[in-house]
Amino acid sequence: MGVLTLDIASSYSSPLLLPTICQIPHKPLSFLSTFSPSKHSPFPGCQIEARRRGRSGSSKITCSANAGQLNETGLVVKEKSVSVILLAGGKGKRMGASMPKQYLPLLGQPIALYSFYTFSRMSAVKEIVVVCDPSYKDIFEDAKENIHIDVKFTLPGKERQDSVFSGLQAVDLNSELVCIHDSARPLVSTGDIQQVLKDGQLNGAAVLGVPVKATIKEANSESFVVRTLDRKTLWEMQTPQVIKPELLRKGFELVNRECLEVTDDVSIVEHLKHPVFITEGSYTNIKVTTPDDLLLAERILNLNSGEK
Ligand SMILES: Nc1ccn([C@@H]2O[C@H](COP(=O)(O)OP(=O)(O)OP(=O)(O)O)[C@@H](O)[C@H]2O)c(=O)n1
Ligand SMILES: C[C@](O)(CO)[C@H](O)COP(=O)(O)O
Repeated sequence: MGVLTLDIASSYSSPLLLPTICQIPHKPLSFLSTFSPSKHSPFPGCQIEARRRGRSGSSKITCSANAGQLNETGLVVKEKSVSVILLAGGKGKRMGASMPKQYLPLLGQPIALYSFYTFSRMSAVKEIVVVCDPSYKDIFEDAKENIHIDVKFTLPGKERQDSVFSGLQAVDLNSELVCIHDSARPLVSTGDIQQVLKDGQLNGAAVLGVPVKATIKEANSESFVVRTLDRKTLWEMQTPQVIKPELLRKGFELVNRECLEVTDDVSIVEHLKHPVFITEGSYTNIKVTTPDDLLLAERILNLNSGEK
């Protein structure tokens, strides 16, 4: 079974509406003939997904139908099948604050607790492995009282990839997916997480990303332009990055053996030459890195709360 792509000029934007879209009589339905129809569903054994691929909100919807074994509940990602590795072991040097940036208050709550709570409310999540310096464990211990999933702690490493490796050692051996997230990204939405989990389950590895808005040029060491890259092919990576545990373990064996340095997690999978799917995320999923990002995060949160 391959991947089918159908572009529909319409105003539909929600993935959940796709089955409805496909059943609209005047739309071409012939693409469905590759799937054996059943009286219950036009998509037996298939996971259907849709997302807007157009830049600047064009009306195109790309609908892909991937082969996928649905579990007994009809969901691709089972309940309590995901281990989250929440990275909170960095020093936040670029922020220049008196404590690591992920513990700075954002509208009164430590930055790291935003995504901690978001993941803790998701039925697919079994456990959160927090990678942090023991002196900040209390922040999560106190928050743990309000949630009902397992929380584990591991020690950070020197680089981000060492912290991921540390977290991986504590992951439940029965988990079907590992979902790695920067605690410095407090604004990730539940919807985007659900989508990247699904894509990770279907493809083995998936990462949230957004199309690059800027014109990017490659330069030499003397600051002269070497070339202008084709923006249409460029995506900025975010987290969560979702990987099947066996693939991540195999990737780490290679990366550690060959002393390879990576700045994100799916790069480890890329070294194995295994495909990585990019799930289109949101520009608001910023990484708080410098003081201006804190102001931006506050603004986005205030805007979101004003919308409700
Ligand atoms: N050794 C490290 C380095 C980073 N991180 C985490 O990885 C995420 C992304 O890293 P980054 O934004 O680069 O954080 P810092 O390394 O803390 O920032 P800086 O480079 O400014 O010191 C953050 O949530 C950070 O806490 C980590 O767990 N362990
Ligand atoms: C993983 C990451 O968040 C993707 O954007 C990013 O690479 C990690 O941050 P860093 O500042 O490069 O360590």
